[in-house]
Amino acid sequence: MSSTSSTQIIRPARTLQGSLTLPGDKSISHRYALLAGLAEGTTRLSNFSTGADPHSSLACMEALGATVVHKEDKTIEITGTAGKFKQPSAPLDCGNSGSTMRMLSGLIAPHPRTFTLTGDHSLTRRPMERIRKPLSLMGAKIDLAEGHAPITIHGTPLHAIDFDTPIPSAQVKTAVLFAGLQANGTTSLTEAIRTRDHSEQALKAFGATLNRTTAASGDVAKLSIPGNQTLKAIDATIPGDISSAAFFLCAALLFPDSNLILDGVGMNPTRASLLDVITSLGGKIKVLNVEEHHGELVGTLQVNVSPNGLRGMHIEGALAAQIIDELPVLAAIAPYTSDGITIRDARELRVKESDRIALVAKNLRAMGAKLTEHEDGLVIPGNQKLHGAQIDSGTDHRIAMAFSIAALRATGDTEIHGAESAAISFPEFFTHLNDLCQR
Ligand SMILES: O=C(O)C1=C[C@@H](OP(=O)(O)O)[C@@H](O)[C@H](O)C1
Ligand SMILES: C=C(OP(=O)(O)O)C(=O)O
Repeated sequence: MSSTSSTQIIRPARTLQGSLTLPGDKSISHRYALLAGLAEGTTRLSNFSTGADPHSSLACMEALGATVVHKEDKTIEITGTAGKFKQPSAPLDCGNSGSTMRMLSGLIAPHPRTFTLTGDHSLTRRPMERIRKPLSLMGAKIDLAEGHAPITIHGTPLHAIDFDTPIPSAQVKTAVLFAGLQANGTTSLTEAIRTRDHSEQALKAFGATLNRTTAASGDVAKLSIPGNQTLKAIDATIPGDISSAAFFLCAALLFPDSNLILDGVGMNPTRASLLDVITSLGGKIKVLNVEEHHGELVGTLQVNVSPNGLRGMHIEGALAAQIIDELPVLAAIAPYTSDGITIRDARELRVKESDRIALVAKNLRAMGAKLTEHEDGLVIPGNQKLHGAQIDSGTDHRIAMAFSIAALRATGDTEIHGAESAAISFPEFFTHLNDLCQR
């Protein structure tokens, strides 16, 4: 993140009313940017994410020889390299984006060049062995600095593997699929917990062949991708980001008379478990105008809350993995529920842009909440009153936004330090918050 730190003061709100169109989904924007850069022809993308992270992916593709044009109507045109990345003249800067670094590694590993991938203070502390391992099994030559970036990739032809993903990570799955797409032979991959399938949908949209079969014995699915495939450019509109929508959905839950309409929200079933969670907590969601674009469902959400207020719940197992990015905001509103929220099996939160378990615990305590911290989650009792406090976001976008939502029902003002980090995924966040909150 940038070194200029800014503070936002959040005043308590009375209710939340209005409608919003979300900027494009960050996960889908990354994938379209990367695959467009590899493809033949010019890809035209509308509603590309405004977050800094997918722009890191775009900048890396430019450094690899793709042409990126930002049109006046806000569409982005990417003319791909038709499968031939050039030798970049400087290290590929992935900024704050784990998605860029991990998925790009798989995409470039089969190209006969030497690449260095680096990033900011946060990204260079995050675990990268998880992609080095499967890519090395495919024959890739990858050096890490004690498990972290900078990553050096000595590109070389790859061969197919049959890989069981040990951690539920869509980024690791994607690194393997993007490498498999260009390897010799058919690569297969199984994931015990099904993670977001945007890469599978995007690969098919760009013309790749990919199969998913479910074993008769259970729900463990196997993905197979034949190698030596080429991609063709697409025209696409990117659905609104449900992980950004999550902040406003949770804000709407805090006020009995709130009414919020979110247009064009991505509702891919492997990504939208948050909607079930919100319903379990006592939110009422109407889904309208559902359409499908390039395998991605998009719809309008109308949200308000049951007159009985918010219940609590347990989030664990596969569900924790599927809503990993939404857990900080759910934790931040947990004290306002009647029975509290328990989050377990979410150890991955410790290796995101910050240690999100530790920072959620620290900031909830600063606001006066009681809770128990576990290695893999948090137990946050309900029926608690919070007060305004100084919030340490750790320059982690999701922590900054999560505590801006908790602040809406606290007594007194809350100061969010490192608020500029919201721009990593959602630069318009504070403007929308101000417009929708009634005080
Ligand atoms: O594939 C993706 O777009 C992402 C996958 C998740 O990370 P992991 O793959 O590390 O679980 C998520 O936390 C991240 O924000 C985006
Ligand atoms: C973890 C996140 O992103 P990434 O891993 O791409 O940095 C996130 O957006 O919450």
